[in-house]
Amino acid sequence: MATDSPSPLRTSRRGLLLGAAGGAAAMTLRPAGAAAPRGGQVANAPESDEAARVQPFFGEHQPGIVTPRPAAGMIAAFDVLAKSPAEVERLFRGLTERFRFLMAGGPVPEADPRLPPADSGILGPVIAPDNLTVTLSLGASFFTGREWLAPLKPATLQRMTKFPNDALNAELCHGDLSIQICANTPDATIHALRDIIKTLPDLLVIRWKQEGAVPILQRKPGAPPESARNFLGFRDGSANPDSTDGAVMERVVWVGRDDASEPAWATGGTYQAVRIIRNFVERWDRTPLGEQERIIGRRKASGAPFHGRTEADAPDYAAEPPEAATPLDAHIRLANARNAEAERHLILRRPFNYSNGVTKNGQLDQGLLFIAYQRDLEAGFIAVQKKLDGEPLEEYIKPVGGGYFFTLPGVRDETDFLGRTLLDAAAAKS
Ligand SMILES: C=CC1=C(C)c2cc3[nH]c(cc4nc(cc5[nH]c(cc1n2)c(C)c5CCC(=O)O)C(CCC(=O)O)=C4C)c(C)c3C=C
Ligand SMILES: [Fe+2]
Repeated sequence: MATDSPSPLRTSRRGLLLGAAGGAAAMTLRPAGAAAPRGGQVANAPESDEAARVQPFFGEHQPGIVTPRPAAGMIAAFDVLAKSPAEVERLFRGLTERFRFLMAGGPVPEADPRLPPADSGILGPVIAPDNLTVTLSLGASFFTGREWLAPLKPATLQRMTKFPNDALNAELCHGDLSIQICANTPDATIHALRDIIKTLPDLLVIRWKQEGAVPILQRKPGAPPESARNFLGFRDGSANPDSTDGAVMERVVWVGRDDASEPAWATGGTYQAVRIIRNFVERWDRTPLGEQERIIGRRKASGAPFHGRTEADAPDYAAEPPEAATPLDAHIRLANARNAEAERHLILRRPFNYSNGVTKNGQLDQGLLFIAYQRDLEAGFIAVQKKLDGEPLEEYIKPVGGGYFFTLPGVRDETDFLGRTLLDAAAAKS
């Protein structure tokens, strides 16, 4: 136990320790009975009022999809050991309880010191919510690996297959279940992941994870919104559908009640496409600016389309003079040709930049943790990726991992839990 008046020995040792950081004066040994030092030289932690920010947990949809992207994001994919309906229900209820607690924050219950602590402790004894969202999605194997769930698989959910430019690392692909964790700080996302892993070790085994970040912008008062830059130095997110527009999200993101092709239990859910896409940044940094801009189809500094002024301007390919037009194979033009057909393939992108260290060949291992949400996986991500196959950007990028998942509908209230509609539908069928 710590006491208010430390023994001379302890005072001396503390003085010696402080000496390492605090200079020669602190090295002097204090005689017994002399006044104790007034306190250590604490290195201040970075401070932010944002740590208190709470995102709502209950709702028709899960959080973390139309929620504005915070600075830190992670996808963790798991294999699920739960097989029977009772075990799957325990898994879903257990995850719901942890997600709800972690997002709300609060004091960690005190544990008997003879037992492992209730919490990793990395956020201290009172967990700050820190804008945390935790989002649960299921892979195709979750359904096909359980006979009683197979008939209830969402219509376009499938195992991710290789696209021509992919070099998929099996250790970074697929999973029965994905958990997207986003917060203001990586500490909060790692804390949540460790909590989840600790809570359900007999039902969940982690398969892979990828962390990422979004640069924080210093917004000038009254200035228009700007999107963050990716590791190619371009603004990423300029032409995303408006996630604050409920009608647009109904059309682009959420499985609706009217969706005859989908099982009724999936209403309010969405498809999640995850891709870990390495960027060859050294090669990109040696590429002329004009070529970079032609490959993407936007100006690098402003993010504006070729014949626009700001990044908020929509490209108008029909109005461009042919001699200075956006190349037909520019990334943005292939991804969205801005015609009626392209309207059917809209997706909501929510990516994070990742930086994993250095490869064996002495190159930076950086890239994009690409995450997209859509109400139909085939009409959304898969159709857009097929249009991008063979694009000039491929010389600079290499998809190495990821997977497809179905994000469950939201938790309505305290009596509800994640996956409840799926389990009700399964029980009704049996
Ligand atoms: C299959 C979907 C997409 C993948 C994979 C993808 C990878 C990827 N994108 C960039 C950089 C940018 N993408 C931009 C726009 C954009 N990208 C997609 C789709 C995928 N991108 C879409 C649908 C769009 C919007 C097109 C439009 O509506 O005009 C942009 C421009 C800014 C913006 O609109 O966000 C950039 C820059 C990288 C580096 C990358 C893989 C590493
Ligand atoms: Fe893109």
